[in-house]
Amino acid sequence: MPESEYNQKIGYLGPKGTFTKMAVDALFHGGDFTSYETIPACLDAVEAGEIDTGVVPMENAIEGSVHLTIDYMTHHVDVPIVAEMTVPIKQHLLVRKDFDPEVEEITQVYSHSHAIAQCHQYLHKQYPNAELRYTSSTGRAAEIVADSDEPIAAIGNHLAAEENRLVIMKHDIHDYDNNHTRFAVVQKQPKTMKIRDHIPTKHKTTVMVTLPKDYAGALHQVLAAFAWRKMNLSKIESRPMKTGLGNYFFLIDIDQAYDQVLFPGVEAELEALGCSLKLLGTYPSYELSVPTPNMQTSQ
Ligand SMILES: O=C(O)C(=O)Cc1ccccc1
Repeated sequence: MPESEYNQKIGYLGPKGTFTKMAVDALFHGGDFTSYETIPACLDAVEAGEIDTGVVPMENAIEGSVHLTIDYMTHHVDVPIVAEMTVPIKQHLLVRKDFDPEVEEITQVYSHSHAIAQCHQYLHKQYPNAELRYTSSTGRAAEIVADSDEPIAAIGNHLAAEENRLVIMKHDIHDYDNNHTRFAVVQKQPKTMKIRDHIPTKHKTTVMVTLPKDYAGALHQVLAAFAWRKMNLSKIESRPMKTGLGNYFFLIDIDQAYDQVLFPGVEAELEALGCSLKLLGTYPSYELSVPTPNMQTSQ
C-alpha cells in the first residue's frame, strides 16, 4: 500500500528541518504531514480535529521541560499523550554557503531557546559578542539565515542545513554529549497509528496532581500513595497554576501503564486528602535513533 494511503494526518512543530520533524520521520510510517510554526498552533490543530496526531517537544536532557508544551497541554487543550519518543540531539552551527569566516564575523546567532541553551558554553567562548536571537524552532532559525544576506548563523541539525541549503560551519557545538529530547505524541480521539518497526522500551503514565492549599505534608502524602504501592516515578515537576504566586500543581510520570487496580487506588487516596488527579496519558515510550549527516560541511 502506498504510504499516503495510510490516511493518518500528523502535525508537528515545523517548519522543515526541525528536530520534531526528524523525530516524526523516525517514528511514523508515512502519512499526511503538516508543519505548524508554533507548539500552541500544533496543539490547537489536534484539539480542533484538523489533524489526528500532533508531535511537540516535551523535555530536554540539558535544558529540562519545554514549559510552553507542558503549560499549553495542562491549561488550554485536552489532548492526551498517546506515545512518547526520545531522540539524540546534535547541534551544529549553520551558515550560508557564501559566508566566509575569514572575512566576516558572525554578528547574530538564531535558534530555539533550548538549542541556544544547549550550546551556551560554546557560544560564550567562541562568539561572546554575537547577539542571541530566539526563534520558535531551529528550523525557523535556519530559514531566517538562508533568507538573509547579513553575517548571521543558526543553531540546528543537519536536516535544517540540507533543507535550507546552508552549510555546517561547526559540528556538535552542544556543551554536553548525552543530549536527548523527549517528544510527546498527542491525539484528541484515539486513532491507531502506523508506525515503523519499533518496540517500546517501556510503558508510562503521566498524571497532573493538584494539592489543597496550606496542607502540611501534602506532597509527602501524595508521593506515599505511589510509594507504598511500589509504583516507580520517573519524573516529578511543579508548575504554576497561574492563579497566584505560590499556587502549583505537580506533573508526575509513573513507569507503568494505567491499570484498573493501582491507579484508581491512588486516585481515591489522593481525593481523600483533598487532592485532584487528572490522567494526561498512558503510553508506550520509544527510544529512536535519527540519521547522521551526509552532506557538504565547511570543516
Ligand atoms: O526547534 C526544533 O527543532 C524543535 O523541534 C524543538 C527543539 C529544540 C531544541 C532541541 C530539541 C527540540
